[in-house]
Amino acid sequence: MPLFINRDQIFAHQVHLLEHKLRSKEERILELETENALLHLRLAECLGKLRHERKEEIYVQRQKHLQQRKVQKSTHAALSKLLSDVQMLKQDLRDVFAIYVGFAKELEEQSKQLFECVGTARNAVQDFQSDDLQKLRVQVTALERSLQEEKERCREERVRRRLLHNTLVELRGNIRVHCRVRPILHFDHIPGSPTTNGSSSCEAVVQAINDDSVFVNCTKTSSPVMNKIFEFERVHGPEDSQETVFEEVKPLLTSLLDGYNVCIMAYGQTGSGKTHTMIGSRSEDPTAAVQDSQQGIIPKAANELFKLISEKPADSHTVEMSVVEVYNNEVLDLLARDEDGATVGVKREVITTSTGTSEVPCLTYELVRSSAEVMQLINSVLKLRSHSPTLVHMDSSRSHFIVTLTVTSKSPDALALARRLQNARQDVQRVSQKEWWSPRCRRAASSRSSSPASSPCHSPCHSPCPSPRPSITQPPIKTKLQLVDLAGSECVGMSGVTGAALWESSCINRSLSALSDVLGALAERRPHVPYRNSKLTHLLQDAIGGDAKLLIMLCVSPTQRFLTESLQSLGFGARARQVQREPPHRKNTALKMK
Ligand SMILES: Nc1ncnc2c1ncn2[C@@H]1O[C@H](COP(=O)(O)OP(=O)(O)OP(=O)(O)O)[C@@H](O)[C@H]1O
Repeated sequence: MPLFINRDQIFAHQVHLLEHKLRSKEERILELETENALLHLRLAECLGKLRHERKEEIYVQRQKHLQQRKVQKSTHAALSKLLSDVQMLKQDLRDVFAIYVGFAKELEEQSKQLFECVGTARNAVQDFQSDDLQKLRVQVTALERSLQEEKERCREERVRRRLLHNTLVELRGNIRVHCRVRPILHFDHIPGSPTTNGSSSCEAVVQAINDDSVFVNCTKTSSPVMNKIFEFERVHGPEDSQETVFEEVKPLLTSLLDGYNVCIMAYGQTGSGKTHTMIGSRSEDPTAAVQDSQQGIIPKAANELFKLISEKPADSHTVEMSVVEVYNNEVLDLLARDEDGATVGVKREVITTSTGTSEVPCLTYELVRSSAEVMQLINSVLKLRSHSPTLVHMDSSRSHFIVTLTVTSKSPDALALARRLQNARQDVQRVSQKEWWSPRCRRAASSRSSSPASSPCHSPCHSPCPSPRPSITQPPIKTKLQLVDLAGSECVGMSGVTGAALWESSCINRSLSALSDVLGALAERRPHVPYRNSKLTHLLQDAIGGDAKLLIMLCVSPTQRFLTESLQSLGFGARARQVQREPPHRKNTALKMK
């Protein structure tokens, strides 16, 4: 190892050390500078953030301030408007009060004048000579009496005119059409119902203007039809009772016993009052019986029929009854009974016989002896009739209901015949005991015995003569009274029916348009009448196109809501009146001779 230290080396070493130190110092300076720069940066960030927060705070404060100013402004405006309104109201009140005061003054003035007039009139009456007053009273009474007489004459004239018209209708073989406009009822008022051109949907637009005309106000609808007047044989208004309606139908029952077939058929839209008119209306309780005053044509007709029969000789007439329903274009026998004796609807067919009339084979007939029995049977089968609620009518009948009363009268008159036979037997007995006829009687008897057509003895002798024994017994005469409560036509959109009820509605509407087609064909005297297009028309063929006296009772709802359907029904009635068939003829002309 060398003994001396190389100074250069030491210097170099020191330089090296110093350089090293310097480098580390420089590095440290660099580090510190970086740190410093970072700190500057952070400082700048913090300053920026602080500045931003301050700005936001200032902004929010300014917004608040602006809002407060806005609220202040609007409150001020509202306040000033309120003040001006109050001023205006005060002015209005002052005006109204002024008008009121003026009006009161005017009234006072007028009442003063009236008092003066009354006073003058009283003075004038007092001044009037009492005999003049008497004369005037006599004149007034005479005028009233003559007015009453005129009214009575007018009424009689109308009745005579109607009778003449009915005879003419009969001679021409026309179908009679009566129309009944029902009252507006609670279900016509629909809360919040739409109005048409300002008129409420429950406003009355169909009105009976006299006893043979219906007026329809069509001006408020969008339809092109204008006001219309329809004429029928008889028109009933909402005020007409069940009794009044029946009074006009009653003569047909006399015709029935005179040997004519009769059919009374109620036609109209759903809810128009067909069942009410034909059967009657129950009270709220569905199990309760129909009150007498509310009974319809069927019970009243049965009553009248048995009353008329009771005036005939005992046992001369028998009445059989059948009830059918045409439901979904099928004929159901409602009097058919099951093994337990309960009535069940059994399907039947309608056929056309070789004579061209329609018939229902195997139909059940029940012998009835009084109107009570008729109604008992009807009430028992009415439960079988299809009903369902719709938006228009809560208890809508879904089928056509036909009651037929077949009256068999022993012709010419069973009792008279029997009595004559009995007399004849007694006479023969008497003659065989002691022959004390007068010579004229003997001559008459011998001439009668020689002539085949025996005639009654008109000899003026007072001794009993043997009556002739009738050689030919005439067959009994059958006449039919058909009472039909048709199902109502309906607009499906209004009744809101779906599913099975929709199918029922479509069947009802189709059968009613088939009925309309049949009447159209008859009115136009077409060679082919499409009776077979529907079971309803096939079943009623004899009544519609045959020799029966047919009365159609049109039922109409009065309100604007049902205007389209009402016009359709009235049009149907007008078309029916144009039908001219063969005049109805009696089943036995001998009845006429009686
Ligand atoms: N003239 C009238 N007076 C009082 N109420 C009536 C009159 N006509 C009908 N009504 C009432 O109006 C409602 C509907 O009548 P109804 O059942 O006879 O109608 P409808 O024509 O047979 O209907 P649908 O064809 O739907 O069976 C019933 O509550 C009935 O009592």
